[in-house]
Amino acid sequence: MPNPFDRLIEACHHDWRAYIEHEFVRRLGDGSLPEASFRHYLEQDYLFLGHFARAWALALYKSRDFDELRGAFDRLKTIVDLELGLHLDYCAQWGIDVATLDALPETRATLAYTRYVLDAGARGDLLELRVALAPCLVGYARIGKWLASRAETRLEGNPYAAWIEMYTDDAYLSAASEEEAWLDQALAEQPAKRIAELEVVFRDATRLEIDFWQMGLERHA
Ligand SMILES: Cc1ncc(C[n+]2csc(CCO)c2C)c(N)n1
Repeated sequence: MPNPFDRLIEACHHDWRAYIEHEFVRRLGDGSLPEASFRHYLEQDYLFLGHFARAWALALYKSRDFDELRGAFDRLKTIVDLELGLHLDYCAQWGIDVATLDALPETRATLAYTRYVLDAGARGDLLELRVALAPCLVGYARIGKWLASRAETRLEGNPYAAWIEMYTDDAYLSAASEEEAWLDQALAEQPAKRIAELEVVFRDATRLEIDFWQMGLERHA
C-alpha cells in the first residue's frame, strides 16, 4: 500500500512524469540545454523564488504549533540563504545583475504558477498550501534523484552541474523527505472527499511546473 503522499502522485502520474522527466530536465542533465533557455529559466526563477518565499511566509502564518512554524521557517531560510545565492552566482557569471532581475517582466507561466500557490494558501489551510508547494520541493528532489540515476547525465564539463548538485545535495534531499513525512502524516488523517480536493491542487501545481519548464525551453513570455 503506497503512502498517502505517493497516492497524490499516482492520482496524476502522467502529469507527474511529464514534469520530472521533462525535456528541459533531460537536457540540463546531459548539458545540451541551450544557454538561452537556462538563462530565461534562471531569470524567471528569480521572480518565482520571491513569490515562493512569500508562500512559505504564509505557511508560517498558517502554522498552529512550533513544529509547523519551524518547518515553514526552515524552507523559507533555504530559499533566501541557499537557492537565491546560487541563482545570483549563475546570473553574475552571465552578466545579469540584481537591478536587471528586479526589473524583469514576469512571464505568464511565472504569474500563473506563483499566484496559484499563493491563492491556494490564502483560501485553504496549511495542508492545502503545503500540498500546492509539494511539486516544487519534493518534485525537485525526485528530479535530482532521477537525473542521478540516468546514464545520460554527466556533471563533468556540464555548465549546469552546480544546479544539479544543489538538488542532489543531502541537506536538500533531507528537507524534501521531512516535508514528505509531514505530508504523509497530515494526509493520513483526511477523509476521502478532502483527499480528492487536494489531488486537484497537487495536479494543478504539477501542471504549472510543466509549463515553467516549457517556458524555459521555448523562451516565451
Ligand atoms: C519552478 C521551480 N520549481 C521548483 C524549484 C525548487 N525550489 C524552489 S524554492 C524551494 C525550496 C522550498 O520550497 C525549491 C526546492 C525552483 N527553483 N523552481
